[in-house]
Amino acid sequence: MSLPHDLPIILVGMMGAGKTTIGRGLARALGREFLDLDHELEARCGVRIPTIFEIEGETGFRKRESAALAACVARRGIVLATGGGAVLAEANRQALKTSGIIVYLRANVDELYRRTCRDRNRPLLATPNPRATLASLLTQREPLYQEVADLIVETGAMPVPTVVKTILPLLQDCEKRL
Ligand SMILES: Nc1ncnc2c1ncn2[C@@H]1O[C@H](COP(=O)(O)OP(=O)(O)OP(=O)(O)O)[C@@H](O)[C@H]1O
Ligand SMILES: O=C(O)C1=C[C@@H](O)[C@@H](O)[C@H](O)C1
Ligand SMILES: [Mg+2]
Repeated sequence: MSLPHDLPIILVGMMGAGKTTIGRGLARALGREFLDLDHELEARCGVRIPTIFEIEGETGFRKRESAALAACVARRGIVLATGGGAVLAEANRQALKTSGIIVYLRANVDELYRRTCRDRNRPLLATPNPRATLASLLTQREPLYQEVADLIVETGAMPVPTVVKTILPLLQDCEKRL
């Protein structure tokens, strides 16, 4: 299946929303190249994300994230999975909204926690109570994800292949043109 345009398809949402997993599936189904902003950052820096946080703190990480995002959203014909905090900076939100079709993958805190609790590669969740941290980040970010979203997809009850199958016709019907 292919789309009638080559605008980047860009996935946003919380840690554990499924951006990387669903993004890969969408790219395969659409015959597009898949890019993951976190992986792009790691490739640019030569170290994993927790190491960037350790050395430069969140502020340094966000600067690098913004630069990598600006480069990625300029690409055509791709599916891009962003990092969970890519919507925090106003300039990033502008870049997202004016570059492609933005899909917000939504899930509730319990689901996000279930999906992230075994993985230690998310420095913001290295807290005494990661579930409470997720809840607080979701409250802060929900309006930002909604602000940039062209499509909002609830993923909680659906396995990964079903989420991919749900999004494909929505992308075909999306009339956003840039
Ligand atoms: N719809 C779903 N149902 C069940 N499990 C899912 C679903 N979507 C993703 N997962 C699982 O949740 C975990 C986290 O998914 P993924 O890494 O894709 O999230 P992410 O949004 O990219 O997070 P981050 O912002 O931290 O990169 C993975 O183990 C993935 O297989
Ligand atoms: O939600 C966030 O702020 C983050 C999500 C991950 O994708 C990484 O970008 C990083 O761990 C920060
Ligand atoms: Mg990811």
